Amino acid sequence: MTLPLRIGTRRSKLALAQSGMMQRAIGRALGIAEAEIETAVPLVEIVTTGDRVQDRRLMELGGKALFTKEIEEALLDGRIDIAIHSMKDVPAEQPEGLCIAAIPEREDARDAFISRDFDSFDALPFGARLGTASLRRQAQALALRPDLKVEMLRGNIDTRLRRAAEGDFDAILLAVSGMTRLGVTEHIREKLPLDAFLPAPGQGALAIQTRAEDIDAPWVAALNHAPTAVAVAAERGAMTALEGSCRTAVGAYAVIDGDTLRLTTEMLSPDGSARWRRAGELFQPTEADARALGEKLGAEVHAFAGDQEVDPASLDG
Ligand SMILES: NCc1[nH]cc(CCC(=O)O)c1CC(=O)O
Repeated sequence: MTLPLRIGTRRSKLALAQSGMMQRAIGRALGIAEAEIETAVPLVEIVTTGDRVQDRRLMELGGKALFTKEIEEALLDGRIDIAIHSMKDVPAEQPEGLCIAAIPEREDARDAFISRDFDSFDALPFGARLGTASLRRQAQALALRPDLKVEMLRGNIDTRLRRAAEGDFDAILLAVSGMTRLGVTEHIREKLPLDAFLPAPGQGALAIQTRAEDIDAPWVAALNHAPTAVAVAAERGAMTALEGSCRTAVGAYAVIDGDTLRLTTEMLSPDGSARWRRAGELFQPTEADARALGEKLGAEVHAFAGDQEVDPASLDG
Protein backbone atom coordinates (compact mmCIF):
# COMPACT_ATOMS: atom_id res chain seq x y z
CA MET A 1 0.00 0.00 0.00
CA THR A 2 1.31 3.43 -0.92
CA LEU A 3 1.65 6.39 1.42
CA PRO A 4 0.06 8.66 2.37
CA LEU A 5 -2.76 6.59 3.84
CA ARG A 6 -5.52 9.15 4.32
CA ILE A 7 -8.01 8.69 7.17
CA GLY A 8 -11.39 10.33 6.60
CA THR A 9 -13.03 11.54 9.79
CA ARG A 10 -16.09 13.44 10.91
CA ARG A 11 -15.33 16.70 12.71
CA SER A 12 -17.02 15.86 15.99
CA LYS A 13 -14.69 15.69 18.98
CA LEU A 14 -15.45 11.99 19.40
CA ALA A 15 -14.72 11.19 15.75
CA LEU A 16 -11.47 13.19 15.88
CA ALA A 17 -10.41 11.44 19.10
CA GLN A 18 -11.17 7.99 17.64
CA SER A 19 -9.49 8.76 14.32
CA GLY A 20 -6.46 10.22 16.10
CA MET A 21 -6.06 7.05 18.21
CA MET A 22 -6.23 4.88 15.10
CA GLN A 23 -3.92 7.22 13.15
CA ARG A 24 -1.20 6.57 15.75
CA ALA A 25 -1.94 2.83 15.88
CA ILE A 26 -1.76 2.49 12.09
CA GLY A 27 1.42 4.59 11.96
CA ARG A 28 3.07 2.34 14.54
CA ALA A 29 1.84 -0.83 12.80
CA LEU A 30 3.55 0.44 9.63
CA GLY A 31 6.76 1.23 11.55
CA ILE A 32 6.51 4.97 10.87
CA ALA A 33 8.41 7.32 13.24
CA GLU A 34 6.09 9.33 15.57
CA ALA A 35 7.11 12.65 13.99
CA GLU A 36 6.20 11.38 10.50
CA ILE A 37 2.80 9.92 11.30
CA GLU A 38 0.83 13.15 10.67
CA THR A 39 2.08 13.32 7.09
CA ALA A 40 2.21 9.59 6.30
CA VAL A 41 -1.26 8.88 7.77
CA PRO A 42 -3.07 12.25 7.59
CA LEU A 43 -6.58 12.98 8.85
CA VAL A 44 -9.02 14.40 6.28
CA GLU A 45 -12.12 16.05 7.79
CA ILE A 46 -15.48 15.33 6.16
CA VAL A 47 -18.84 16.90 7.08
CA THR A 48 -21.72 14.43 6.94
CA THR A 49 -25.45 15.07 6.64
CA GLY A 50 -25.85 13.70 10.16
CA ASP A 51 -23.54 16.41 11.51
CA ARG A 52 -25.48 19.17 9.78
CA VAL A 53 -28.88 18.13 11.13
CA GLN A 54 -27.92 17.48 14.75
CA ASP A 55 -30.92 19.42 16.05
CA ARG A 56 -33.51 17.45 14.07
CA ARG A 57 -34.85 14.02 14.66
CA LEU A 58 -32.53 11.63 12.90
CA MET A 59 -35.11 8.93 12.66
CA GLU A 60 -37.19 10.95 10.23
CA LEU A 61 -34.17 11.46 8.04
CA GLY A 62 -32.78 8.01 7.49
CA GLY A 63 -30.96 6.86 10.61
CA LYS A 64 -27.43 5.60 10.91
CA ALA A 65 -26.42 5.97 7.25
CA LEU A 66 -26.56 9.76 7.64
CA PHE A 67 -23.25 9.69 9.48
CA THR A 68 -21.48 7.40 7.05
CA LYS A 69 -22.69 8.22 3.52
CA GLU A 70 -20.33 11.11 2.63
CA ILE A 71 -17.37 9.26 4.16
CA GLU A 72 -18.15 6.14 2.14
CA GLU A 73 -18.39 8.21 -1.05
CA ALA A 74 -14.91 9.65 -0.32
CA LEU A 75 -13.56 6.10 0.15
CA LEU A 76 -15.09 4.90 -3.10
CA ASP A 77 -13.82 8.01 -4.97
CA GLY A 78 -10.29 7.43 -3.64
CA ARG A 79 -10.16 10.78 -1.78
CA ILE A 80 -9.48 8.88 1.44
CA ASP A 81 -8.22 5.33 2.14
CA ILE A 82 -9.53 4.57 5.63
CA ALA A 83 -12.53 5.53 7.73
CA ILE A 84 -12.96 4.97 11.47
CA HIS A 85 -16.51 4.56 12.74
CA SER A 86 -18.14 3.72 16.04
CA MET A 87 -19.23 0.14 15.33
CA LYS A 88 -22.59 0.96 16.91
CA ASP A 89 -23.27 3.45 14.10
CA VAL A 90 -22.33 1.11 11.21
CA PRO A 91 -25.36 -0.26 9.30
CA ALA A 92 -25.72 -4.04 8.88
CA GLU A 93 -24.73 -4.08 5.21
CA GLN A 94 -21.53 -2.63 3.72
CA PRO A 95 -21.91 -0.73 0.44
CA GLU A 96 -20.59 -2.47 -2.68
CA GLY A 97 -16.81 -2.09 -2.87
CA LEU A 98 -16.21 -1.37 0.85
CA CYS A 99 -15.49 -3.60 3.85
CA ILE A 100 -14.80 -3.53 7.57
CA ALA A 101 -11.13 -4.55 7.38
CA ALA A 102 -10.35 -4.56 11.12
CA ILE A 103 -11.99 -4.26 14.52
CA PRO A 104 -9.65 -3.09 17.32
CA GLU A 105 -9.96 -4.21 20.94
CA ARG A 106 -13.20 -3.05 22.48
CA GLU A 107 -13.44 -0.43 25.23
CA ASP A 108 -15.86 -0.84 28.13
CA ALA A 109 -19.22 -1.69 26.51
CA ARG A 110 -21.36 -0.44 29.41
CA ASP A 111 -23.65 2.56 29.64
CA ALA A 112 -22.79 5.33 32.09
CA PHE A 113 -25.16 7.07 34.51
CA ILE A 114 -24.55 10.82 34.65
CA SER A 115 -26.29 13.15 37.06
CA ARG A 116 -25.63 16.42 38.85
CA ASP A 117 -27.68 15.48 41.90
CA PHE A 118 -27.90 11.68 42.21
CA ASP A 119 -25.23 9.03 42.86
CA SER A 120 -26.83 6.12 41.04
CA PHE A 121 -29.74 5.04 38.87
CA ASP A 122 -31.42 3.49 41.93
CA ALA A 123 -31.16 6.80 43.80
CA LEU A 124 -33.36 8.64 41.28
CA PRO A 125 -36.53 9.95 42.95
CA PHE A 126 -40.04 9.04 41.77
CA GLY A 127 -40.86 10.64 38.43
CA ALA A 128 -37.30 11.84 37.78
CA ARG A 129 -36.51 13.19 34.30
CA LEU A 130 -34.13 11.00 32.30
CA GLY A 131 -32.59 12.40 29.10
CA THR A 132 -31.76 10.05 26.23
CA ALA A 133 -32.28 9.79 22.48
CA SER A 134 -31.85 6.02 22.56
CA LEU A 135 -34.98 3.90 22.41
CA ARG A 136 -32.98 1.01 23.92
CA ARG A 137 -31.88 3.04 26.96
CA GLN A 138 -35.41 4.43 27.34
CA ALA A 139 -36.97 0.95 27.35
CA GLN A 140 -34.34 -0.57 29.67
CA ALA A 141 -34.66 2.32 32.13
CA LEU A 142 -38.47 2.14 32.10
CA ALA A 143 -38.35 -1.65 32.57
CA LEU A 144 -36.71 -1.01 35.97
CA ARG A 145 -38.44 2.27 36.76
CA PRO A 146 -41.73 2.85 34.93
CA ASP A 147 -42.21 6.09 36.88
CA LEU A 148 -39.33 7.87 35.12
CA LYS A 149 -40.09 10.62 32.62
CA VAL A 150 -37.94 9.96 29.56
CA GLU A 151 -37.21 13.08 27.51
CA MET A 152 -35.43 13.45 24.17
CA LEU A 153 -31.79 14.48 24.47
CA ARG A 154 -29.75 14.93 21.30
CA GLY A 155 -26.46 16.52 20.41
CA ASN A 156 -22.84 15.56 20.84
CA ILE A 157 -21.44 14.24 24.11
CA ASP A 158 -20.28 17.67 25.35
CA THR A 159 -23.72 19.18 24.71
CA ARG A 160 -25.41 16.35 26.57
CA LEU A 161 -23.02 16.61 29.53
CA ARG A 162 -23.57 20.37 29.72
CA ARG A 163 -27.34 19.96 29.79
CA ALA A 164 -27.03 17.36 32.57
CA ALA A 165 -24.71 19.69 34.52
CA GLU A 166 -27.20 22.56 34.12
CA GLY A 167 -29.98 20.42 35.57
CA ASP A 168 -32.12 20.20 32.40
CA PHE A 169 -32.49 16.52 33.34
CA ASP A 170 -32.13 14.63 36.62
CA ALA A 171 -29.89 12.14 34.82
CA ILE A 172 -28.69 11.13 31.38
CA LEU A 173 -27.18 7.92 30.00
CA LEU A 174 -24.16 7.75 27.65
CA ALA A 175 -21.76 5.03 26.53
CA VAL A 176 -18.74 4.72 28.85
CA SER A 177 -16.50 4.19 25.78
CA GLY A 178 -17.25 7.52 24.13
CA MET A 179 -16.64 9.35 27.43
CA THR A 180 -13.35 7.51 27.92
CA ARG A 181 -12.15 8.45 24.43
CA LEU A 182 -13.08 12.10 25.05
CA GLY A 183 -11.45 12.11 28.49
CA VAL A 184 -14.63 13.10 30.35
CA THR A 185 -15.06 10.07 32.63
CA GLU A 186 -15.12 12.32 35.73
CA HIS A 187 -18.83 12.86 34.93
CA ILE A 188 -19.63 9.15 35.36
CA ARG A 189 -21.51 8.50 38.62
CA GLU A 190 -22.12 4.80 37.96
CA LYS A 191 -21.31 2.24 35.27
CA LEU A 192 -24.62 0.48 34.72
CA PRO A 193 -24.77 -3.32 34.93
CA LEU A 194 -24.57 -5.14 31.59
CA ASP A 195 -27.54 -7.32 32.45
CA ALA A 196 -30.09 -4.55 33.06
CA PHE A 197 -28.63 -2.21 30.44
CA LEU A 198 -27.64 -4.73 27.76
CA PRO A 199 -25.57 -2.58 25.37
CA ALA A 200 -26.35 -1.77 21.75
CA PRO A 201 -24.76 -4.18 19.23
CA GLY A 202 -21.13 -3.14 18.77
CA GLN A 203 -21.14 -0.52 21.54
CA GLY A 204 -17.61 0.32 22.66
CA ALA A 205 -15.99 -1.09 19.51
CA LEU A 206 -14.57 0.75 16.49
CA ALA A 207 -14.82 -0.29 12.85
CA ILE A 208 -11.96 0.34 10.43
CA GLN A 209 -13.44 0.63 6.97
CA THR A 210 -11.48 0.42 3.70
CA ARG A 211 -12.07 -0.37 0.05
CA ALA A 212 -12.64 -4.11 -0.38
CA GLU A 213 -9.29 -4.61 -2.13
CA ASP A 214 -7.42 -3.33 0.96
CA ILE A 215 -8.83 -5.99 3.29
CA ASP A 216 -5.40 -7.66 3.55
CA ALA A 217 -3.32 -4.46 3.77
CA PRO A 218 -0.24 -4.90 6.01
CA TRP A 219 -1.50 -2.74 8.89
CA VAL A 220 -4.94 -4.40 9.00
CA ALA A 221 -3.93 -7.57 10.84
CA ALA A 222 -2.01 -5.54 13.44
CA LEU A 223 -5.13 -3.55 14.34
CA ASN A 224 -7.67 -6.35 14.37
CA HIS A 225 -8.48 -7.88 17.78
CA ALA A 226 -9.88 -11.33 17.02
CA PRO A 227 -11.93 -11.82 20.25
CA THR A 228 -13.60 -8.43 19.73
CA ALA A 229 -14.24 -9.18 16.06
CA VAL A 230 -15.89 -12.51 16.93
CA ALA A 231 -18.01 -10.96 19.72
CA VAL A 232 -19.11 -8.11 17.46
CA ALA A 233 -19.98 -10.58 14.67
CA ALA A 234 -22.36 -12.33 17.09
CA GLU A 235 -23.95 -9.04 18.20
CA ARG A 236 -24.37 -7.80 14.65
CA GLY A 237 -25.84 -11.13 13.59
CA ALA A 238 -28.49 -10.60 16.25
CA MET A 239 -28.98 -6.97 15.16
CA THR A 240 -29.58 -8.08 11.56
CA ALA A 241 -32.13 -10.71 12.57
CA LEU A 242 -33.87 -8.20 14.83
CA GLU A 243 -33.76 -5.54 12.13
CA GLY A 244 -32.17 -3.34 14.76
CA SER A 245 -32.32 0.37 14.04
CA CYS A 246 -32.75 3.54 16.05
CA ARG A 247 -36.52 2.89 15.83
CA THR A 248 -36.31 -0.34 17.81
CA ALA A 249 -35.12 -1.09 21.34
CA VAL A 250 -32.55 -3.80 20.72
CA GLY A 251 -29.60 -4.91 22.86
CA ALA A 252 -26.89 -7.49 22.11
CA TYR A 253 -23.71 -8.18 24.01
CA ALA A 254 -21.16 -10.96 23.56
CA VAL A 255 -17.91 -11.76 25.33
CA ILE A 256 -15.20 -14.31 24.73
CA ASP A 257 -14.40 -16.03 28.03
CA GLY A 258 -11.44 -18.33 27.46
CA ASP A 259 -12.54 -20.40 24.46
CA THR A 260 -16.24 -19.75 24.94
CA LEU A 261 -18.38 -17.06 23.30
CA ARG A 262 -21.41 -16.02 25.34
CA LEU A 263 -24.07 -13.94 23.60
CA THR A 264 -27.17 -12.31 25.05
CA THR A 265 -29.67 -10.45 22.88
CA GLU A 266 -33.00 -8.82 23.60
CA MET A 267 -35.77 -6.65 22.28
CA LEU A 268 -38.02 -4.49 24.44
CA SER A 269 -41.28 -2.68 23.90
CA PRO A 270 -40.55 1.08 23.86
CA ASP A 271 -42.20 1.54 27.28
CA GLY A 272 -40.13 -1.29 28.79
CA SER A 273 -43.21 -3.25 29.88
CA ALA A 274 -42.29 -6.25 27.70
CA ARG A 275 -38.86 -7.76 27.18
CA TRP A 276 -37.81 -10.77 25.08
CA ARG A 277 -34.33 -12.15 25.67
CA ARG A 278 -32.26 -15.14 24.51
CA ALA A 279 -28.73 -16.22 25.41
CA GLY A 280 -26.40 -18.85 23.99
CA GLU A 281 -22.81 -20.09 23.93
CA LEU A 282 -20.31 -21.43 21.39
CA PHE A 283 -16.96 -23.15 21.93
CA GLN A 284 -14.05 -21.76 19.84
CA PRO A 285 -16.28 -20.05 17.27
CA THR A 286 -15.15 -18.46 14.02
CA GLU A 287 -16.64 -15.09 13.06
CA ALA A 288 -19.07 -16.92 10.77
CA ASP A 289 -20.16 -19.25 13.62
CA ALA A 290 -20.65 -16.27 15.90
CA ARG A 291 -22.72 -14.40 13.30
CA ALA A 292 -24.87 -17.50 12.78
CA LEU A 293 -25.52 -17.80 16.54
CA GLY A 294 -26.49 -14.12 16.62
CA GLU A 295 -28.85 -14.57 13.67
CA LYS A 296 -30.44 -17.64 15.30
CA LEU A 297 -30.99 -16.02 18.71
CA GLY A 298 -32.08 -12.77 17.10
CA ALA A 299 -34.63 -14.61 14.96
CA GLU A 300 -35.98 -16.39 18.06
CA VAL A 301 -36.39 -13.08 19.88
CA HIS A 302 -38.01 -11.55 16.79
CA ALA A 303 -40.48 -14.44 16.54
CA PHE A 304 -41.70 -13.76 20.08
CA ALA A 305 -41.48 -9.99 20.06
CA GLY A 306 -43.04 -9.33 16.66
CA ASP A 307 -42.62 -5.87 15.24
CA GLN A 308 -41.75 -3.36 17.95
CA GLU A 309 -40.77 -0.55 15.60
CA VAL A 310 -41.87 2.88 16.71
CA ASP A 311 -43.57 5.37 14.46
CA PRO A 312 -41.25 8.41 14.68
CA ALA A 313 -44.24 10.76 14.74
CA SER A 314 -45.34 9.24 18.05
CA LEU A 315 -42.11 10.11 19.84
CA ASP A 316 -41.81 13.22 21.95
CA GLY A 317 -39.56 15.88 20.45
N1 LIG B 1 -25.14 7.10 18.91
C1 LIG B 1 -24.10 8.00 19.25
C2 LIG B 1 -22.84 7.30 19.60
N2 LIG B 1 -22.22 6.50 18.73
C3 LIG B 1 -21.09 6.00 19.34
C4 LIG B 1 -21.03 6.52 20.61
C5 LIG B 1 -19.96 6.24 21.56
C6 LIG B 1 -20.03 4.86 22.10
C7 LIG B 1 -19.37 3.76 21.33
O1 LIG B 1 -18.19 3.86 21.00
O2 LIG B 1 -20.04 2.76 21.11
C8 LIG B 1 -22.14 7.36 20.79
C9 LIG B 1 -22.49 8.15 21.97
C10 LIG B 1 -23.21 7.38 23.06
O3 LIG B 1 -23.97 6.45 22.79
O4 LIG B 1 -23.02 7.73 24.22
